[in-house]
Amino acid sequence: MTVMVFGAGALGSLIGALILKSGQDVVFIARGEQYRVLKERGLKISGLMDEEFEVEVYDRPVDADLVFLTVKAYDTEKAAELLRDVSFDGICSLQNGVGNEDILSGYFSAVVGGVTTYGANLKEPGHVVYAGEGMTFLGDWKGNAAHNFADVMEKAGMNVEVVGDIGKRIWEKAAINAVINPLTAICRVRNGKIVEIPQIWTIAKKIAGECEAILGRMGFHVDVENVARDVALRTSENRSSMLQDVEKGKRTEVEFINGAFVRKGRELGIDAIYNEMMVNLVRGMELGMD
Ligand SMILES: NC(=O)C1=CN([C@@H]2O[C@H](COP(=O)(O)OP(=O)(O)OC[C@H]3O[C@@H](n4cnc5c(N)ncnc54)[C@H](O)[C@@H]3O)[C@@H](O)[C@H]2O)C=CC1
Ligand SMILES: CC(C)(CO)C(=O)C(=O)O
Repeated sequence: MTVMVFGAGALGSLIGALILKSGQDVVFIARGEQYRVLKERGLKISGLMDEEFEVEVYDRPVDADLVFLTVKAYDTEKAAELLRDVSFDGICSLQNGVGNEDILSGYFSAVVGGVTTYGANLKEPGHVVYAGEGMTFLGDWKGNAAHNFADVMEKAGMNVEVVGDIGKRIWEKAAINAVINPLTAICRVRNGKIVEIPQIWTIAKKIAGECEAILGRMGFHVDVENVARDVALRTSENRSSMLQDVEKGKRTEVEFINGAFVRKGRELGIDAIYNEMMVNLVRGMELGMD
């Protein structure tokens, strides 16, 4: 059994390292400086684990049995096109945002949706910080490969559960990210500050209200304001992934988070003007960066 991690950045490298450590075969797909360093010096993981790994790394996909997809959401379509040229039995997205599984379902017959709260940061090429042990929920989107991916993760000692409502969980996580991420990125604050600073929290509540109305119409009943508030306070010292992207001058996933609510709102006839404002402000910041 060979597991491919397509997109060996922060999360992919961590997942790959944990699977490799358990004695399973892993191939890492990376690009740029990350590819070069992984090939020449291997992978270093620090933080909750302190280990170095010699890794089998390629800059394009190769045949494998199972594929974990860990590229950013805006790279999913391109990844799917590249993966079309190799053979594998199933692909599992562990990405944030909405729409990845639908894109993959247009290409492949066994697609698994995933939501993970494991935390990883890329300190420098080839060096990933394992920042938080979390939980991963997997569910079949197309076909029935979820249990195969869960077995691999379980063997690697990871916390994982196969669920029947992965669509709801993906949208729920997107709602939490829609409330926290753009505001932390625009205001340049840590997660807890969006609750502490009334001027920010007023806007957060509006975003949460729109997300809740849209999810409700989809049949997903979630108290978005309270759930997002709890997550922001539990992770109060975190710099959200969107804030980190903006600080590094990188593109964000805002179009797959708040943008997903704007598109779904339009479809359902529900206004999502605060989500739309977040998309426009964050995209504006990205496009204005030199
Ligand atoms: N980092 C984390 O703790 C968590 C991340 N996520 C989600 O997981 C996904 C990945 O996040 P990160 O690992 O933080 O991002 P990242 O940017 O560190 O990793 C993505 C990697 O994929 C590589 N990649 C993209 N296209 C490629 C291609 N065609 N060939 C080879 N490599 C390619 C990129 O070069 C990059 O190294 C995102 O959707 C994120 O929201 C979800 C939960 C936690
Ligand atoms: C939950 C949260 C907001 C934690 O920082 C996150 O998922 C992110 O930063 O993308």
